[in-house]
Amino acid sequence: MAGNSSNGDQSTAKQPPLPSPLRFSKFFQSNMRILVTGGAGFIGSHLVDRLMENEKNEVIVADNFFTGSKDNLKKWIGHPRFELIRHDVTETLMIEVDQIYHLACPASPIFYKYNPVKTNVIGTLNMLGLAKRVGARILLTSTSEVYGDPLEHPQPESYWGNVNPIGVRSCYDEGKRVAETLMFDYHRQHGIEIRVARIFNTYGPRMNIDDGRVVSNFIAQALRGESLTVQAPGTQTRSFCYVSDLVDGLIRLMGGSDTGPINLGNPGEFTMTELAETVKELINPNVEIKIVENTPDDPRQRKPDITKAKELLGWEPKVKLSEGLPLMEGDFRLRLGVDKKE
Ligand SMILES: NC(=O)c1ccc[n+]([C@@H]2O[C@H](COP(=O)([O-])OP(=O)(O)OC[C@H]3O[C@@H](n4cnc5c(N)ncnc54)[C@H](O)[C@@H]3O)[C@@H](O)[C@H]2O)c1
Ligand SMILES: O=C(O)[C@H]1O[C@H](OP(=O)(O)OP(=O)(O)OC[C@H]2O[C@@H](n3ccc(=O)[nH]c3=O)[C@H](O)[C@@H]2O)[C@H](O)[C@@H](O)[C@@H]1O
Repeated sequence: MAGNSSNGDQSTAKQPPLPSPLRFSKFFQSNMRILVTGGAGFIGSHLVDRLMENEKNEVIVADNFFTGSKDNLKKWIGHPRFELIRHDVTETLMIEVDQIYHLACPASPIFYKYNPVKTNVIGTLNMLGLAKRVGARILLTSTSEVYGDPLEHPQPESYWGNVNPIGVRSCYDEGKRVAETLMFDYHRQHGIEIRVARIFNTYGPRMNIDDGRVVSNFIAQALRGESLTVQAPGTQTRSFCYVSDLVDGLIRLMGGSDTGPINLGNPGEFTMTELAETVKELINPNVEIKIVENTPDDPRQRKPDITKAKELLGWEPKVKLSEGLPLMEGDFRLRLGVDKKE
């Protein structure tokens, strides 16, 4: 019998409820109202820029400014289609929206050790509650960290990961894994329209100068004339995606019909020593590269398999590391007040 679990079909027999009727009327009568949590941060503010380009969008940012800043949004403050709310997502939020891009979460290891379990679990639960109440579609920015220290390489979405549940990084990795679980449970039980992106290391202008992540660290160090701190052993790899490519992928995912999870990242893979050498050559050949102590559980390799993103979203990154680094260098020079010598 079709749909009977005895023939191996594991899907629930219950049909999910329809999204709120408000949603359908709003789509046709007025602008699309979009909430971006964490919109004052690095990726969030670039996403807001792109969403604001569409005159049919109204954008509301909810951010507690823990790692983000009003400065990143200053060109939109006062715009009639834009609103900024100081709000911590661990508290409920009662507003009427059609789409939710849920980014709020400190992303750099030096900041996420602060309170990410609560931010990811309670924050995602609150945003799912909001999505359920108003029938909004919700996108979670999950992370390649859900693969932990991966034993499969490159990582496809079907890989379940190799994560230490009690280590110093677990607060972030496991917090995001629970957030993904909540997304899929709300989808199955309540029919919420969900989208899950697994983002791989993204870089670009507006990263906090002292963010602590590797690309911003190396660029700031090279501009300040300091040694580039490669954490041991230096052979560990990452794949770096330029922020405009990533934002394009997020918007495609939200607009498409697939729930994900979908990997969004640039498959170009580099060791940290290679990255340091590239930054040194580009910005300041006089600086030294020094090996420093690493933190526990640092993944040894990471590279996205983006077959799904290519097939389902027609997406692949365009900006190579050699093109993206100079764009970030220009932004960091301006903010640090370091001119380029001719
Ligand atoms: N940049 C990357 O390489 C990367 C990779 C994988 C996943 N992600 C995810 O993308 C999202 C954005 O990352 P980012 O690099 O822009 O980081 P970011 O730190 O620049 O931005 C995070 C934003 O969330 C806000 N925030 C943090 N906790 C909050 C809370 N409790 N309530 C409301 N706002 C809160 C911060 O103030 C900040 O504006 C995060 O969810 C992160 O986990 C980023
Ligand atoms: O892309 C992801 O999914 C995740 O990547 C990051 O985690 P990580 O890859 O460890 O990011 P970095 O802190 O930038 O470190 C990358 C590598 O550079 C090394 N590193 C870092 C900083 C530094 O100064 N020197 C250095 O060699 C680290 O040891 C690590 O091997 C962050 O946890 C999240 O922003 C994000 O969710």
